[in-house]
Amino acid sequence: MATICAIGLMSGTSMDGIDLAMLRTDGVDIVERGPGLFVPYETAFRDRIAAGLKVARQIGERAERPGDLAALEGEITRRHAGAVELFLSGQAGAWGEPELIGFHGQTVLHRPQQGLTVQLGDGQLLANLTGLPVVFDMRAEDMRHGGQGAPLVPAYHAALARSLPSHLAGKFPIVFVNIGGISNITYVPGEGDPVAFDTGPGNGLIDQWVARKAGVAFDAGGTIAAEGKVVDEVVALYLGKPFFAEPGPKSLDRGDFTLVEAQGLDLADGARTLAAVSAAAILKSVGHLPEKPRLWIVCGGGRKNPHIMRDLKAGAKAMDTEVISAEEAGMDGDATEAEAWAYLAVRSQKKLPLTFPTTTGCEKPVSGGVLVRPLP
Ligand SMILES: Nc1ncnc2c1ncn2[C@@H]1O[C@H](COP(=O)(O)OP(=O)(O)OP(=O)(O)O)[C@@H](O)[C@H]1O
Ligand SMILES: CC(=O)N[C@H]1[C@@H]2OC[C@@H](O2)[C@@H](O)[C@@H]1O[C@H](C)C(=O)O
Repeated sequence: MATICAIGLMSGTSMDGIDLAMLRTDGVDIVERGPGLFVPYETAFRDRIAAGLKVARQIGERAERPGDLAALEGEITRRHAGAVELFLSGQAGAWGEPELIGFHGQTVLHRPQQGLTVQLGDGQLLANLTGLPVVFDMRAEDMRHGGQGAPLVPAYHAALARSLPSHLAGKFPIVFVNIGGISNITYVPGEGDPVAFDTGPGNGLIDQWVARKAGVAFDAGGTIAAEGKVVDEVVALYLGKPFFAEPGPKSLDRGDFTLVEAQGLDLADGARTLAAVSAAAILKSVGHLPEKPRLWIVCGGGRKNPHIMRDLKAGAKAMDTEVISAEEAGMDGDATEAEAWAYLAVRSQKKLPLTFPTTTGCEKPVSGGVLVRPLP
């Protein structure tokens, strides 16, 4: 099959900025992974998105844009176009000539029980501004077929599992863990479709906690948590929630978990305890997997929190399994999601499935996404 050079763009639930990556793929195999870039949002813009999340709760139909959400969508899209320009003026421009963009947009509402998921991102505007074809709105079709609309990265994780370096190849079942604002996992068996679901809070609660208590965006290097201790009763309160007893497929909205259970803790104990919650939530997912994984590969910003990683490694070791970072598997753990959006855009263009009954609960493998071309 023909190979396409695509750019993937992800603005995740952490609302910290735009991740970009470039990839050459035929939509099945990853032919070559290219450079990545992160373009942060400044605090005022994060706050504007956070305000937009509240307005979005009024949305009853996915095309509605109450309040200033239409203006915010335009601004998010222009920022993505600016990020693409910056990306192509540097390393990426030298690496390849992009033919397609995969555009996630910013999720502002996700209510799978109502078949409603809303990503702010104007695909046509992005195509016009960049001069490139754009695939966007990749979650909706899955929901139309009874799926959760998330997670979507599993198809890419499965492709990564097929292209591991020789010392890791064959260590199936492999679980890819994405620790973003919310965490999700993909279980890749030696044969058959991947199994996936959201596992619980990732960095989102930690970010909210340190923003509220210390006025910083995140606990860089886990230095705040390093001064604190794990309060087991609070971990138990989070882990006792019904979400963890439910089998997959399942997905979360950013607001499904809150800081209520942590209130009363001091800054450091809260940061340390919420890191423990993040790791424990991931480990708890093993109970819903077909078999115990042999290898866990960790992507996303949470792998840079040493407490989450230490707790994950300790828990996995107790199960006689191994945890490594994406980098130890020869990948770029900051770019994985953006790479996934490039990969999914190519799959969408080729009408290949993006989701499977085992990843989102859709009734059959489903393709999706809307392809738009720049207007003259
Ligand atoms: N140096 C660091 N130390 C500790 N935590 C970090 C560091 N760098 C990033 N993070 C955490 O990672 C988060 C960003 O992660 P990531 O980019 O994977 O999120 P995302 O794309 O919003 O996620 P998703 O869409 O999967 O929910 C930050 O908000 C922060 O909590
Ligand atoms: C609705 C939505 O945007 N969900 C995100 C969120 O952030 C992590 C987790 O929840 C995951 O389900 C999903 O993103 C990843 C990239 C996905 O779709 O695979």
